[in-house]
Amino acid sequence: MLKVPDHQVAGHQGRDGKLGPLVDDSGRFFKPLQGDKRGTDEVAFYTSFSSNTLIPDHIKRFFPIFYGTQLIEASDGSGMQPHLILQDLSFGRSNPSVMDIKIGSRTWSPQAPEDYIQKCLKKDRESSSVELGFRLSGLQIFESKESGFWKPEKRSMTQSLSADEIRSILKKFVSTNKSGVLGSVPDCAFASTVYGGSGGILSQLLELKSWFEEQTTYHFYSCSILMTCEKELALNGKNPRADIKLVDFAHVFEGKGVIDHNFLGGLCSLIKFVSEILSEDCVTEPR
Ligand SMILES: O=P(O)(O)O[C@@H]1[C@@H](OP(=O)(O)O)[C@H](OP(=O)(O)O)[C@H](O)[C@H](OP(=O)(O)O)[C@H]1OP(=O)(O)O
Ligand SMILES: Nc1ncnc2c1ncn2[C@@H]1O[C@H](COP(=O)(O)OP(=O)(O)O)[C@@H](O)[C@H]1O
Repeated sequence: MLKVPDHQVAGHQGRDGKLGPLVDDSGRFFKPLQGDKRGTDEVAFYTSFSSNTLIPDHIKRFFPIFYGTQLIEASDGSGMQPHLILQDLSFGRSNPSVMDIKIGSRTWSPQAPEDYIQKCLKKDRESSSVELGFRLSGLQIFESKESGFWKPEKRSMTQSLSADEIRSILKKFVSTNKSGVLGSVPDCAFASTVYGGSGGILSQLLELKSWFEEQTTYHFYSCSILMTCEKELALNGKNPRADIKLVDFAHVFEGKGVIDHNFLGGLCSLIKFVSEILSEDCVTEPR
């Protein structure tokens, strides 16, 4: 039985008769192919990437597993439509906190049509993309069984968040106190278990960065890092299953032997934010 995902935080959503992804109950995520070149480009990327034997396994694990494409009944009632079949990254997780971080100060490729470039440029300038090299496209942070998730409106995410506001949200992601409460100072209680440690998010980001310092095969425009963890596990002293995955490859182009400096720059900027949070004492910092 297919249904709209419970934990989607950005992108096109399959609610209210719109076209968006669906999930099954065995861990598959069905993303509809966008009718234009973006759909076929994303299939081409997954096909190329999943069969590329030069990509080491420790890097492949940062990408959803690709199971091909399939015609399924679309969420908007338009009948059978082609979908990518991907690993459902939220499958088997309990109340995951999820953040979609769109990497790169530029979300458009030079090959894109002029009107599309202008639309993206506007969003890049109005958001933190140009200034910081990334922006928050959407997020949900689990607070408690009683209050559920803090899931800010999409509009408040795409408007320009300052570096301080983004730092504060990255702190809330690893804190016990209520994220949505204005003025609450994040305690960063789980910073060391989620961001730190040998398997934590910082170490995963650094591993990804070392690949981006070498790879010149692909240029990833408008691609996101999806950061996930389970706070309840951390609260119970267990491993919070923190991880990063890359999603959205509708705008991946051939690297032609050149470093993807747009992605790499944004990734370095994100790494700086996360490492600073890890190395400071959140509680004593006024906000
Ligand atoms: O439809 P919009 O204006 O919300 O824009 C979508 C973006 O939402 P945003 O407004 O930036 O939060 C959306 O961004 P997110 O995935 O939500 O970060 C995509 O950029 C999407 O384009 P594509 O499917 O990647 O080619 C964008 O879709 P298109 O408008 O390009 O189809
Ligand atoms: N494989 C996946 N498993 C689980 N959730 C996913 C997966 N891919 C994407 N998502 C969710 O869907 C959102 C939008 O995905 P994305 O590929 O960017 O779609 P769009 O092309 O519509 O922007 C992400 O922010 C994430 O919440």
